[in-house]
Amino acid sequence: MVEKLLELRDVSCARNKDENIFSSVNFDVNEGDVVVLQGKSGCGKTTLMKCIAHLNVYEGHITFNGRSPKSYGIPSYRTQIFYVPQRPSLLPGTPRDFLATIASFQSRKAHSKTEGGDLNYPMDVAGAWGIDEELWDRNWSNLSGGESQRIALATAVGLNTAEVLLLDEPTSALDPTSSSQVEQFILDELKSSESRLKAVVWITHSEEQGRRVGTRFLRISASGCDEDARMPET
Ligand SMILES: Nc1ncnc2c1ncn2[C@@H]1O[C@H](COP(=O)(O)OP(=O)(O)OP(=O)(O)O)[C@@H](O)[C@H]1O
Repeated sequence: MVEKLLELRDVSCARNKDENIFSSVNFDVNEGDVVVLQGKSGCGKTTLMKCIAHLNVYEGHITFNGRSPKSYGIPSYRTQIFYVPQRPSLLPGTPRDFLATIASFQSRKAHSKTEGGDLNYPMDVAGAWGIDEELWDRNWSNLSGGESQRIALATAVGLNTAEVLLLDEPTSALDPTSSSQVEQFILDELKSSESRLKAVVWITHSEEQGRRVGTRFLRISASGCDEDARMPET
């Protein structure tokens, strides 16, 4: 039987006290899913991802393996339901600080690749994507958009704590070759028995990318979300 990972029931998020960005969002994320989130600019895709990661206030219920985020402890929950922001360059400090902070929150059920707090694997992953090790010690604000995206993704994938990755336009700053390298790596991790990764929620404005990676397609609007059988033409 397919394992249900995330369950969203009647999730809504307020823009202000009189208005919601969206309401009545209901869907599940199951093992093996790559859920592509679509919807017009400003409809709330990023906001919804932040609600799932428990980075935004929301109404309704979100559970992971049938339990509330709080029951895991929020830092531990966030290592398992791992949000990769669209612009990591806004993070404070350096990527190495970020890696150390996340690693300190990682669940005790660390998998073989990161057992014993091995922080080299994220650097190896980033290295395979063309990131020199010295970039890990620069401030995020001094990295290019594409460098910071690759480092944030390599951290998320390489720490191997995430069962669900929440990817917010993860390749928007990458050239097509780097972009397809990253896409393929993530899809391979999803299939690998070595990896804890079980599902991905992916925001992209690229129809081609959506078709390449997606197994399910959800459209967000103010009144909720609808599932499409395939990536719709815009
Ligand atoms: N911190 C905030 N305070 C108030 N409004 C916000 C905040 N963050 C986002 N919004 C508003 O919430 C709405 C949804 O924004 P969000 O970034 O989630 O949209 P999106 O669908 O991801 O957009 P895009 O496709 O352009 O990235 C927008 O109208 C935005 O202006």
